[in-house]
Amino acid sequence: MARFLRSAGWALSGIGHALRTQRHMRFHVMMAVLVIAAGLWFRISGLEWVIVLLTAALVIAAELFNTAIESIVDLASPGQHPLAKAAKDIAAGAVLVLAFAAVVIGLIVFLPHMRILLFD
Ligand SMILES: Nc1ncnc2c1ncn2[C@@H]1O[C@H](COP(=O)(O)OP(=O)(O)OP(=O)(O)O)[C@@H](O)[C@H]1O
Repeated sequence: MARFLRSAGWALSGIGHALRTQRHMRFHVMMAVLVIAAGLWFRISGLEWVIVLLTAALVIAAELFNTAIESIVDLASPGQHPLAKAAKDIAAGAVLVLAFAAVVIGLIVFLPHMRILLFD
């Protein structure tokens, strides 16, 4: 148990480091908080909660992986290198794919609730 708590503490400190150093990470967390607030406001269904929470978690996890890859690249290649650029840009591309999917999923989940609120 103590070992698990110690590992969880290191993982939390990794998340804290990403939050302190990456503005994109802060943006994704802020969006997740807004989406959770919207879910509570619109009283979305259980299945919608699963979709929304999973999507938000995937975007944040992708940003954490991206931050980790950036750190490894900066350590391995402090100077400019085309492979360093490729690694960073590909990792950023993965976040972009998930962030774009999250926007589309958010519209699919929340637009019907907004329509009911506005027009019914
Ligand atoms: N060591 C390197 N060699 C070559 N290109 C690099 C290297 N480090 C970064 N780059 C490239 O320079 C551009 C900007 O990189 P940078 O890490 O500043 O990205 P950023 O999006 O501004 O990051 P952040 O979100 O942390 O502000 C990217 O295309 C990246 O791939």
